[in-house]
Amino acid sequence: MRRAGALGAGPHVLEADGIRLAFGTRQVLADVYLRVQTGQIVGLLGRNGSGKSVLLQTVFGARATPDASVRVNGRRAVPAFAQPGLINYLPQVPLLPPGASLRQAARLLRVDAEQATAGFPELRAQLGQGPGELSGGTVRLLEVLLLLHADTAFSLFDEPFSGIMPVHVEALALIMQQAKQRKGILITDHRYAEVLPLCDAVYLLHQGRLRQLGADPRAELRDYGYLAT
Ligand SMILES: Nc1ncnc2c1ncn2[C@@H]1O[C@H](COP(=O)(O)OP(=O)(O)OP(=O)(O)O)[C@@H](O)[C@H]1O
Repeated sequence: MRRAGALGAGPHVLEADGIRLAFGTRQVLADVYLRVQTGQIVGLLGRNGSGKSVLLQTVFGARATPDASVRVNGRRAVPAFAQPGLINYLPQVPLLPPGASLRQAARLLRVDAEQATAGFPELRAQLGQGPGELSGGTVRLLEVLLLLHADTAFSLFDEPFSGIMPVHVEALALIMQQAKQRKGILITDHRYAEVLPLCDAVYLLHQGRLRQLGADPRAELRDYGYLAT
């Protein structure tokens, strides 16, 4: 295993344990256990409102819950974002600061923008521009590339493929496969057809609990009302 962020040589294991979250009387997460290891891409699927985003926010540490235990290699890491080189997170909403150029945003994340955009000549040509001047899909593509190239052991992606055209989704899937040599990746995205073949393990979040999908994930996704046919 190659170097995985400031944590040094892996493998490393990120575990979130006993995560419970309620809004009023609605229990959104009920005792969730999740495990991601460097060298793995783990998928998280679930119906709208099932709690995928709040789970990622909780693992990252952006949403505090009293019961949440997040561990790295068995040692408590709460909030995870405070540990150097441990984790980065792409929220469902735009990440990049509106006032900075893409190149400046890359510098903030300590990523070489030229290196991160190798293979995407159109994107490279736009690095001097800011997010407000570019299309939504272009900005999303750069956000995903920057977090994949950043030197952290784990990356959490909330709808990374949103708005990105198919040819670039395919390219990103390949780059994710390469990045998992040095990272653990957790991805939630409704583009299940792209997500399923990419993942080493896939979980379905249903009624507050995580279930790992087995050999016939599409059948299970139909059973739980995520897929129609
Ligand atoms: N601040 C909040 N106050 C009250 N309820 C909230 C709050 N944030 C989230 N929720 C509720 O928690 C539930 C889970 O939301 P979340 O955004 O995690 O869903 P999701 O699985 O990511 O959905 P989607 O697939 O639509 O993105 C939803 O029912 C949502 O309305």
